[in-house]
Amino acid sequence: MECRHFGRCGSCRWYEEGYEGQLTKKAEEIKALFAPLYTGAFDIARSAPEGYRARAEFKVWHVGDTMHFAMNSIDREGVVLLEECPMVTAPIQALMWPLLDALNAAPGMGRKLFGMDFLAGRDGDIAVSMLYHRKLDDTWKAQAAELATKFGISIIGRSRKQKEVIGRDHVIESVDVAERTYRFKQIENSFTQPNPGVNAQMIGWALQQFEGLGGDLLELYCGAGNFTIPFASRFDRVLATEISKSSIHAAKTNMELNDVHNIDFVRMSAEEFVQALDGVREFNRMKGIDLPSYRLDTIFVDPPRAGMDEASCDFAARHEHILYISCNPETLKRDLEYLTRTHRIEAMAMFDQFPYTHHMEMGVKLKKAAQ
Ligand SMILES: C[S@@+](CC[C@H](N)C(=O)[O-])C[C@H]1O[C@@H](n2cnc3c(N)ncnc32)[C@H](O)[C@@H]1O
Repeated sequence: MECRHFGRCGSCRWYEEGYEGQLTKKAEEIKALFAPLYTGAFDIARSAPEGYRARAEFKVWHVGDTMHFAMNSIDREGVVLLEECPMVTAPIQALMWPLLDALNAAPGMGRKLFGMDFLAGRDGDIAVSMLYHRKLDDTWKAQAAELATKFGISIIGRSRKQKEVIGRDHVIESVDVAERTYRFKQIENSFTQPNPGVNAQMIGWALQQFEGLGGDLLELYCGAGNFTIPFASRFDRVLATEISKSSIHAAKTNMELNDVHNIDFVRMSAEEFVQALDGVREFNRMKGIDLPSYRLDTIFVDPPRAGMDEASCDFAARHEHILYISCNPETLKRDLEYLTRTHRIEAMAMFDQFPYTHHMEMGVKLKKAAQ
């Protein structure tokens, strides 16, 4: 794939390598980073080289009367106007340019429009968030409804203290894992894994790491149940916590959508959950959860880029088995330095969730070391 942005988009140095070249280069960097902690083999999950992103955020840039999709240039000096976007999935590619043409033709609809976010399910279900610096009035709602019908999409208009939903505020995504198709409600403006092909491989890899383990599972940072629901088939029960109210709400819906019944989802930060387990604080949100009846030898964590705080690492280290998925190798390394005081690394994986960038998603399986 060629990049036409002459170095300004930041992906060019990776594009020059080609898909396999950029992956090899990143994999070498990652191996060197973790060499002080782990010298075993890494499982590597490849991405599709194009059409891999099911969620994408664009700036909307106004040049005269015409709007363009744009992104920040790598040096943060100005923007790069886009003429193509091969990284987004086929349903987004098919939609984004005709939708931009329609917006350019709709009188006044682009006024103070500064961003557009696309979220797509595999089967073409799409929600488009349109971000404005102005109040959205009835004229906007009528125009947005017309576009939503024309393109068969949902449109969510966002402005300061205003959210207008034309259609639905979510899409339904299907994920094939271990010979089963799972369905997920994915909410606009909430966390979702951006690369569906790599996501399915991550879930599959994680399921393999659980082979031979029994009992119950504890999960921190569960989002809308992306991992939780496929994992539930491997454990007697799952206790899963997450800070975001809308994600927990979606997780409960997803449990029903997939006819899974052995999960307790609780809205709670990782830090609060540790306090609840240690009896430091009581939480109404834990009412009805019979904690002592859980047999929690295994913990699964998938924290945000900042990784885990020390108290959460300490807490994770109480468990015999730890499975850690991370979107930031730097904070993962920091946390592993801590966790390997008590645990040894049994397996590691790289998931190329963000091709042509320096980012890499990682997986680590740890087991308590014999004392
Ligand atoms: C990398 S995402 C993973 C979500 C989920 N595992 C998935 O695959 O979709 C991290 C999640 O942690 C949640 N989160 C962020 N800070 C948190 C905290 N302090 N305690 C609990 N959850 C948190 C975010 O809302 C987000 O859903």
